Formats: sequence, C-alpha cells, structure tokens
Amino acid sequence: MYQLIAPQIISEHACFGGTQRFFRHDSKQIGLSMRFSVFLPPTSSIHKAGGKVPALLLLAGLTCSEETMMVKAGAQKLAAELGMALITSDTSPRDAGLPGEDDSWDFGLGAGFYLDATQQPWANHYRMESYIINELLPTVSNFLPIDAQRIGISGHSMGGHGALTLALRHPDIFKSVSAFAAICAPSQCDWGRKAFTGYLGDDINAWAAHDATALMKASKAAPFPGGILLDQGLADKFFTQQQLLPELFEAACASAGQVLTLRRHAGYDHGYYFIASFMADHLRHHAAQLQAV
Ligand SMILES: N[C@@H](CCC(=O)N[C@@H](CSC=O)C(=O)NCC(=O)O)C(=O)O
Repeated sequence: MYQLIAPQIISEHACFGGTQRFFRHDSKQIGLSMRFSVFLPPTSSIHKAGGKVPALLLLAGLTCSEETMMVKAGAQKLAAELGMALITSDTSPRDAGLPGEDDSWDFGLGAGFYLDATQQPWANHYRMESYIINELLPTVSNFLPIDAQRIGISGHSMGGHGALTLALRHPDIFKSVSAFAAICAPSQCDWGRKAFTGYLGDDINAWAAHDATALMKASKAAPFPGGILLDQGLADKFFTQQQLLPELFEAACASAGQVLTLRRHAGYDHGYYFIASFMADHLRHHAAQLQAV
C-alpha cells in the first residue's frame, strides 16, 4: 500500500445538520486528478465528539459524475438521521485525452464501468475498480471519520452493475449491497458487450469476472446473508430494451441460494425521480446491516 495523499476540498456546504463536501485528489491508480464527494452526518466526529460513522458508496450511471447522486437522489436527509455517511465517485477518468474517448455516451468518458481495462489505449487510466478499492475508500477512511469496517455499496444502472460486481468481488470490504435499475448481465446486453469488448477485449471468458449474473451463478454459497435489494421500474426504456436484465440476476441468486428482494414498480422510468422515490428503503437496508457489523 502506498502513501495516501490528503484530498483537497473544492467546496463545502452545510446540509441537514451535516456537511456535503466535494474533493479532488491526484490519483496514483488513475494517473490523473479525480473528483469525489462525501456527505458526513451530524453524528460524525467533525460535528461532535464521537467515533467514525458507517458509509454508503453510491455509484452513478452512464454520463454522470460524482455530483449526480448527491444533487438528485435525495439521500442526505435520511442519511443524516441514520448517522450514515455517503460517498460518491466519478464514473470515469477525466482529461486522459484518449482518441475516441468522447465519441459516444455509453463508452469512454462518463462510462468507466467500474473495472480495470486491460486493453489499450484504456488500460493506463481506465482503472476504476482499483481506484475505488485501493485509493478512494482508503482515502476517505483515513482522512475522514468513516469506519472502513462498515461500508455498503449501491448504485444506479451502470453504477448498479458497479455495486453488484464490486460487492461480489470484494465481500471483505462491502458489508451490504443494493442497486437501482442495474445492468445485471452486461455480457448479454448491448451496453455491456460494447464496454467489455473495448475495455477487456474479445475473449468473453474474461467478461464473467465483471458480470453480476455470472459472478452470482458461480457462487457456492449466498455471498450476502443479509439479502440484496434491487429496485426496477417497469416504465424504464432501458429495461424494455433488454439492457438491464434483472430476471437473469434473479435466477442466478435463486441458484446460489442468495436472498434477493427484486421489486418491480409499475409506472417508474429510469431516471432520478425513480431513484429518489425508493432511496429511503435502500438507506434503511444498508443501515440495518452496517449497524450490525
Ligand atoms: N444520453 C442518453 C441518456 C443517458 C442516461 O440516461 N444516463 C442515465 C444512466 S443510464 C445507465 O447507466 C443517468 O443516470 N442519467 C443522468 C440523469 O440525470 O438522468 C440517451 O441519449 O439516452
């Protein structure tokens, strides 16, 4: 483990008795400057004498940034009441300046898919999994009153894929998991096939390690005994276009003996009004499991 560098505060805002901060730091994993955000509840030790608080990492989807969840998901009020911090990451490196990086909205900039690319020209900078696991989480738990032993993960769409796959790949780090409208089987949908071909190459055997459905199918026992919560809107155009495929993840959970609460909501689309409508249930799902750790 290398020496962690203290992040710089870009802006700070009082929020529901706690503090919303936006940061930048020079990332060794990405090789570029990265931005992230943290909401600290009033119970954290920057507000009163006390210990470290549990935290929920919220991963956003395609075209989003570290700001999106904090601005649109409406999570801070209940997180403040539950005494839980919120952490958000950006969705890709910025300023890598790679050819083709900005050609489409579902690959490259804003579309890092929370994995480490193995293919050039992406492999040097597109290392979002190593960044989150080895740099972002150690940084926030080292420099802020966040308890590294009580971290949960959730996310939306591409961020839901990130939440499910990072939780399944790092169950020692993430003690609870949930997702909103997640890309549940990327090897079997257009978004995932495009991203995995670009970042991981043509060999589909390399894809399974980053596919939530494949990872769950390969599990010998339920990886999350506390259960996984997954919400899906039935008026979501990306669900209708077969980009999300929650039914495949549901079948994989059944075969692994993993308890999954998959809620299908009539009338809800893919956007943040859907996320905000069910965010409280997700925060309570995580709070219950993280308090118990
Ligand atoms: N530009 C796209 C739409 C992009 C989009 O809908 N992004 C979603 C995530 S999709 C999966 O990861 C999102 O969260 N957008 C931010 C928002 O505020 O809604 C198109 O042309 O369809």
